[in-house]
Amino acid sequence: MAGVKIEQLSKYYTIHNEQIKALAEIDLTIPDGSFVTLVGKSGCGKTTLLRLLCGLEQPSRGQITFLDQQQQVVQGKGRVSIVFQEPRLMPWLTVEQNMALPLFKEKDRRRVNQTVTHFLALLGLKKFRDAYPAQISGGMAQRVALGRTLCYDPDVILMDEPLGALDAFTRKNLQAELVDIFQTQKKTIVFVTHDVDEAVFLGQRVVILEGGKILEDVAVALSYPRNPLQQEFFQIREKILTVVMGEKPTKIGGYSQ
Ligand SMILES: Nc1ncnc2c1ncn2[C@@H]1O[C@H](COP(=O)(O)OP(=O)(O)OP(=O)(O)O)[C@@H](O)[C@H]1O
Repeated sequence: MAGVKIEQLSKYYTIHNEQIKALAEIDLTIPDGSFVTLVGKSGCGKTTLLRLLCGLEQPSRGQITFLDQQQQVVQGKGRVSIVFQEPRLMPWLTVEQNMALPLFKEKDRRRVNQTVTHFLALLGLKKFRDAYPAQISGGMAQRVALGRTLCYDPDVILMDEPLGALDAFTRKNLQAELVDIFQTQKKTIVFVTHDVDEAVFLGQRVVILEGGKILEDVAVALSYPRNPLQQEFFQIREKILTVVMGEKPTKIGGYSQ
C-alpha cells in the first residue's frame, strides 16, 4: 500500500519555442487507501499529472514521493498502474491471458491461475475467460483492463477517464463496481473524469484543476454507496460545477452554496 505526496510539481512543454505550463507548482497529498477524483476543463493538466505519477513523463520541477502506511518514504517508485480510456488489450490473447500479462515473470503458474480466477469472478468475467477482445463488449473489455491492473496488484491505481467511452448503463454499473473494488481492495485510486456526477459518486475528494493549478480540493463526506438524488450529493456537485465554470454560487435546493 502507498500514498502519494506531490510537492511543487511543475511540467512545462515547449511547442514552436513557446512554453506551455501543463502543471504549475502543484502540492497535493493523497493518503494511502484513498480515492481522489480529478476534474477540470480540457487542457487543465489532468492527464499530465497522471503521466507524471506513473513515470511516463518526468517533472520539470518538484517531486513525487510515495509513502507507506507509516508515512515512510517508499524507495524508488511505488507500484503504480494506469488504466486508460480505451482498454488497450492484446487482440491475439484471450481475456484470461490479457489479465495475466503483468504476472508473466511469476514462475508459480498455479498462483497466476488463482489470481486471475479471483479477479475474473470479481469482475463478472468468468464466462468470458477464453474469449478474445473482439468477442466481448466495450464494457467487458474495460473490465478486463481493470482486471489486468488488479492482477498486477499495484499500490496506486491511476485511471484516465476509464469509463468515458462507455454507454450510460454500463458506465453506471462499472462505477458501482469500482466503489466495491475500492472498498474491498483498499487501493489508492486517482481517477480523472470530465463527469462531475461520476467524480462525486466515486471520490472521497474531488480536486479541481485549472490552467495547471489546483483551484479547489473538495471533500466528499458521503458514505458509499452514494445516491446522486440525495440533497447533499446535489449540493457538492453544484459547488464543483460552480468552481469549474467560474460562476457565482447559485441558490440550490432552497439555500445558498
Ligand atoms: N506531449 C505534449 N507536448 C506538448 N504539450 C503537451 C503535451 N502533453 C500535454 N500538453 C499540453 O499540456 C496541457 C495539459 O494537457 P493535458 O493532456 O494534461 O490536459 P487534460 O486536462 O488531461 O485535457 P483533456 O481533458 O482534454 O484530456 C495542454 O495545454 C496540452 O496541450
